[in-house]
Amino acid sequence: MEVNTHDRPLVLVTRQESFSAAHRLHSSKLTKEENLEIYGKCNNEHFHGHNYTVKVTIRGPVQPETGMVVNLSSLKEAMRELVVEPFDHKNLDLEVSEFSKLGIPSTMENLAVVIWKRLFHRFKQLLYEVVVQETNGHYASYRGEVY
Ligand SMILES: Nc1nc2c(c(=O)[nH]1)N=C([C@H](O)[C@H](O)COP(=O)(O)OP(=O)(O)OP(=O)(O)O)CN2
Ligand SMILES: [Zn+2]
Repeated sequence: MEVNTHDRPLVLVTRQESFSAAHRLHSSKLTKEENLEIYGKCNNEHFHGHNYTVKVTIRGPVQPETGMVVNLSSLKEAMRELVVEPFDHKNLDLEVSEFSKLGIPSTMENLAVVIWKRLFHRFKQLLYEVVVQETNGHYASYRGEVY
């Protein structure tokens, strides 16, 4: 059990933002046939789009002076600056450098990791979880863990 040295409650606070973007599921490590086999309609070379929702959770002690873990306005500003503005109405594979330069597939998993790394520079160990929703039924959650 985590020992809280200052006896301050550790609380999780979450901000949700949305953006619309185009992408294509395609891996440069696979053949044309393998891409089609694995990704199906999502491999269409003419791209397709999603209305993404992103939930970012910060975990930390409630500050006695403010009653806040962090001011969620700062999380809102960071998400809009680092995620919504660079991703909204863009083609993730062509216009977001983590995908265009590294050639990694723009899956929900990779998108959650990309968003985590962008926000980690700002929130460091307070960053707890990034959840990316791509469709009604598809979610990916990332908490900074590596296997
Ligand atoms: N592990 C993953 N699997 C899939 C991903 C992904 O990012 N990671 N992405 C896709 C598609 O891009 C997208 O999610 C559409 O998938 P699809 O099965 O077509 O889902 P629907 O559009 O039908 O939406 P639901 O209402 O959620 O069924 C696929 N797999
Ligand atoms: Zn898709």
